[in-house]
Amino acid sequence: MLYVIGLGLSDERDITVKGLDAVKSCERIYLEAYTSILMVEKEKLEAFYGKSVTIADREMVESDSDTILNNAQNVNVAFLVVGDPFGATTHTDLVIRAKELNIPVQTIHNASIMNAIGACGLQLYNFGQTISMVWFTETWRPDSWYPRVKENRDIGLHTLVLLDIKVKEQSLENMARGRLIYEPPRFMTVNCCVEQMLEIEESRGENAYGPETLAIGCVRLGTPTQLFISGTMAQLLDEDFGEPLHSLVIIGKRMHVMEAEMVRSFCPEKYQVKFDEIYKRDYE
Ligand SMILES: C[S@@+](CC[C@H](N)C(=O)[O-])C[C@H]1O[C@@H](n2cnc3c(N)ncnc32)[C@H](O)[C@@H]1O
Repeated sequence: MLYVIGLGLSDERDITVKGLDAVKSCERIYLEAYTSILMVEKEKLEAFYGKSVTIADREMVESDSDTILNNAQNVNVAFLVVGDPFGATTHTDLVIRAKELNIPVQTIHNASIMNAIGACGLQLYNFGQTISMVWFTETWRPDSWYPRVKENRDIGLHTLVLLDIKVKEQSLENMARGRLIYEPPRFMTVNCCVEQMLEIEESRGENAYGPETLAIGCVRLGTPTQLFISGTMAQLLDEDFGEPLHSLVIIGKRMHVMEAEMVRSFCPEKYQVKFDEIYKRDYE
């Protein structure tokens, strides 16, 4: 059996009871550690499971999945994913390959960044397409996500923006030696994301959003230091959101009064006058 198991968002104790039972029954355990990062060292996971864990990098998962699936017709193998295995990044390739090899697959779900949708006070019904933001370089400033935000905004929908994570080669090697956060990977901040988005709006000038567009920084969701800060995009530029992981929600015009009340509750006092002004002007 291949068990595809979500680890949740916080630490080793977020795994479900069913997930933990499955892990304990497995001969081999792989941890996918490049699409999202659990803020806990591999040793802690191993101590909690009483089993050793192998870090599966992108190369292994995408090009060498038969190593993970080896003999899973006869023994149990666990593939652990931070968050939910099908939240944002899906691991359908691995599941399809397992099915081709007649390996039974069982998924054990968990909390995911997708929970940001309700947790930040907005409603699933009012969300449009999700986008991912990558780091700009001097010569590469991709904006293929922009039309999707514009489409969402044109029909009043909110946009969940997932932010880039860079796990350095060096860091992966260290991870393989058993230290998940030896040389820390880089995480994009809400500030960097907003700055890049405003730069692209400025250059395209299609008015999909702007400095006065309301947004919510959603950080460390599901952890004890979870934080939501709402304000205009310009205001969020100056906020200190602290430790990773960060995500952003761009609020659409179709904001129900209940949603607005929750969003306002995440607004620092210093921003509330502006929030009320924009709400009165654009939403009522
Ligand atoms: C590919 S997605 C996550 C997929 C993961 N399997 C899940 O279900 O959550 C990775 C991105 O989601 C966001 N993210 C993940 N966990 C988060 C958290 N606890 N708080 C805020 N953002 C988070 C970050 O922007 C991160 O770069």
